[in-house]
Order: sequence, then structure tokens, then C-alpha cells
Amino acid sequence: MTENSSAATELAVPTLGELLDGAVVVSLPMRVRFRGITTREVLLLRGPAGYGEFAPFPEYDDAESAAWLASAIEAAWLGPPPALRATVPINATVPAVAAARVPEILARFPGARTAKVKVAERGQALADDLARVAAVREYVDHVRVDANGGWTVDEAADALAALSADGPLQYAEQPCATVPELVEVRRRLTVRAGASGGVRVPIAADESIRRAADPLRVVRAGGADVAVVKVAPLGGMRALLRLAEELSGRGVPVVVSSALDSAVGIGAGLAAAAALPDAGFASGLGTGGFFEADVAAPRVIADGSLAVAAVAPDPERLAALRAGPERTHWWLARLSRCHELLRAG
Ligand SMILES: O=C(O)CCC(=O)c1ccccc1C(=O)O
Ligand SMILES: [Mg+2]
Repeated sequence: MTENSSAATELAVPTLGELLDGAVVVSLPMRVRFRGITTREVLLLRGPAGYGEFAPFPEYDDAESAAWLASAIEAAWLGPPPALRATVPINATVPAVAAARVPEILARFPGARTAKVKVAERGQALADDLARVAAVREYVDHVRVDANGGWTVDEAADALAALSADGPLQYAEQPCATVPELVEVRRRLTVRAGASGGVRVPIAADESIRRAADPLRVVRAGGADVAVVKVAPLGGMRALLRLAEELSGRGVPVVVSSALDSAVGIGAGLAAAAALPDAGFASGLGTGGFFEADVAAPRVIADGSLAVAAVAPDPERLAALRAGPERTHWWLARLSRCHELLRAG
């Protein structure tokens, strides 16, 4: 984490008073269950450069959450890096829904040519994943899957063979939980592809990057062809860009994605994606539609892309979405502890 959370070293860490001034906690209702949650809590900061989002998932400890605070401070006190493009192509994100719901989900991503499909959901079977992916293939050109580390090596090898039998997979995101498992899955898929004269499914690392002390470890170990990178867990837009440069030097492209961010956090993701030298793969930043209500008017996906321009939270929406006193207190206490960690460096 220490290696990643250095965005704040580029500017002085504001005082706790400065952070608390304008801090607001909101609770965003979701349309679909995602990561097992149906409401997303977010603490927004307001600084001289705009707004920042502090929203580590509730189970994350303070050390891990401090990187998210560094990211929020960067956004609100420093602002985005220079943009190289005005729009960013996004992928549709398909939760682990029944195949019959796929058209309804994809309709929220007008013009998207790439879809990421959640697989390996607890309580479901491979047949559910096969049906969901087959339904998605009817609508888009490129399909990726995200297992969130849910498979063993054996399960991943079998599932990825089955899921790529009727069409290619752009990549498989975090098929297994650990780096050694990712290395082994990649090796097995290589052997299998060699034997059949087919192409190997590329492996993307997500949790092995954003929750690792050393985000390059998985790449050095030979466990990833593609890197999923998220602004907040990496400690900010500039930290993400530095990591992307290192990865690019190793031939590993990045895919900027959301951590189920509010409109403010999506803005930071779009700014980072717009500052990357290559446009590359479609970004996983189209998740705003998963909220029933957000802190700003929903960004419009047009022709599969989002405009990079920042949006400011709308005071009326903030008032309507404000979290209750107990949750607000919990978030402000967390903010204070993470601030202490950043100050201590
Ligand atoms: O990448 C996307 O398409 C959307 C973002 C996403 O899937 C996600 C959102 C919140 C938490 C974890 C994840 C994930 O990629 O695993
Ligand atoms: Mg993922």
C-alpha cells in the first residue's frame, strides 16, 4: 500500500479541519446487487480544485483505506492531470444476473461494443455463467469475464475453456484469488492452447493489483497479460498513471475501471483514462447506471463512450441522499483515522 498511496506526497496533506469542512456522507441506493451490496456509501470532500470521493468498502482496514483518502485529496486539492482526449470508451458491466436479464442490463450501456460479465458468483453454477455469456455474445463484439478470484485453478482452466468454446474472450479478470494461482492458470491455458493450436485466453489482474502491497508483483511473476487499474485504491490519478507507465514498459496494457464509484469518483477515473498515452481497451467506468440515484445527474453514455468533463454534485441530490447520523459518524471517524495515517506518512 505504501508504494501506491503517494499521491498525497505531491501536495501537503490538508488538515483534518480542512477535510471536514464540506465533507458529506451519502448513501446511494443500487438497482442491482453488486459485490453483495445494495447501497453504496460514499464520503465526498470539497477542496480548492473540486470534489473528491473517499469510499473504501466498509470491510477494508485503515491502512488500505488511506490510499483511497490520498486519491480523494488529490482530486479535491490538486485536480486532474492534463487530458489527451475528450471522451473515453466504456465497457458494459453485466452483474451475475440470470441470462434473461442480459438485454435489460446491456440497454443501460448504449453503443458499448465491449461487455464485462461477472462469473463464478457464489451459489451459482458454470451453466449460469455459460448462459449469461452466450446471451451477451448476441449483442457485443468483445466479451470479457470477471471471476473476482472465485475459481480454483482447476475450475478456472475448465470454465475458461468452456466459456471460450463459442467465441473468444478478450480476457479473464482475476480468475483465481492468488498470484501463484494466476501464474498456474496462465501456464495451463498456454499448454492447452499450444496442444489445440488455439489462442490462449489472456489473464487480467484486478484484486492482485489493487489490494497488493506491490502492484507489479503479479506481472513480474508472469500472472497477468492485462492490468485492471482503479484510481482510489491505487492512491490517485497520478499514481495510476505512474503504474500504467511501468506496466506499459513491460508490455502490459491497463484497463481503468470503477470501484462502484459515485459520479465524483467516476470523474477521477475518466480523467485518469483520458490522460493515458494510449486509448487502449474500453474502460470499466460505465457503472453509474447501477445507482438508482447519484450525487449528480447521470452521465450519458453516447456511442459507447463517456465525456471526460467533471461534474459537480447537485446540492438537492446531496441533501436527499445524505446518510443517517450513525453512518455519518462512522465515516467521519474513519476519515480522521486515515488522515492520521497519511500525515504520519
Ligand atoms: O470493471 C467494470 O466493468 C466495473 C467495475 C467492477 O466490476 C467492480 C466494481 C466494484 C468493485 C469491484 C469491481 C471489479 O472489477 O471486480
Ligand atoms: Mg474485477
